[in-house]
Amino acid sequence: MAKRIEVKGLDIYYDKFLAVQGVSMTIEPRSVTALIGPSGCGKSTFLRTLNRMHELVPKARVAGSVEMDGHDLYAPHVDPVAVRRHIGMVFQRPNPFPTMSIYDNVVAGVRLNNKKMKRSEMDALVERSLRAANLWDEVKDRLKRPGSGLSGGQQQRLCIARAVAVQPDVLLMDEPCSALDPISTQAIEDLMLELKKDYTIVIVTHNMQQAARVSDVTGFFNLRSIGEPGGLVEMDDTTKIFSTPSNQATEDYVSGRFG
Ligand SMILES: Nc1ncnc2c1ncn2[C@@H]1O[C@H](COP(=O)(O)OP(=O)(O)OP(=O)(O)O)[C@@H](O)[C@H]1O
Repeated sequence: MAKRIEVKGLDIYYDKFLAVQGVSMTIEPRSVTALIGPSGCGKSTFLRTLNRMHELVPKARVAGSVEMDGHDLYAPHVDPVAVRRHIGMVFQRPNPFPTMSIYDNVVAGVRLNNKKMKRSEMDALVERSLRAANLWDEVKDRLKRPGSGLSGGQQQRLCIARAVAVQPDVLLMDEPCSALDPISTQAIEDLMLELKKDYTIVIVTHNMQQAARVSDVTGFFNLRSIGEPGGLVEMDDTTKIFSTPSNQATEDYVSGRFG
């Protein structure tokens, strides 16, 4: 669990459109890395290349390399489905399977992976995953009810339980709190601080206070200029990015002067 990701010279295309250019970064295990930057600079696009979800868009592709603990995730023999099993993703809008029970939602990924499990093992996995997502106490008496009956914040924690149930090495989160109220947001932020003990976490957020609260390292993305591709401007300890960044554009963005 919790692996290091090393990105080198990554260019990301949608067909002929170069959306993101020349990203190199190291994402450390057992830490939270936040990606910030103005709309359209390619944060979500970049995040999706880390578990090969980007290529689900027709004609989308990358050049450069992404390695997890030294293994090239884009090597010809690598199965993208296996990559997504090791590198889980939580989306902006909570997306539990609406007709499935809470229990079945948690084990949906495990079942997809064709893992044969005894009922007692499955029960234990559901409890462990829901506890990891800080949701167990709220749902333990209604595991057979539909996931869609939960509040937005609970649904998002259910999605996190579903993501951790397959025991990934890395968790990617694309604005996981943007559809949530402040109390649910705090619950998810607390959860990230818990989960980073076991996982490598990368979060895209528009909320700079959130980046400052939860992350150890922050990467600032920006467009070089209108019509140019996005890229990583600088990446450093979160405290440094928010107090004394090296780049003027970073300073302007974190102090709210643009974006
Ligand atoms: N499916 C797609 N097909 C073609 N172009 C896309 C697609 N998704 C995103 N883009 C383009 O790629 C660029 C980066 O978009 P992306 O959504 O990654 O930015 P972002 O920084 O995450 O933005 P936001 O903060 O608004 O979510 C934009 O120019 C966008 O229009």
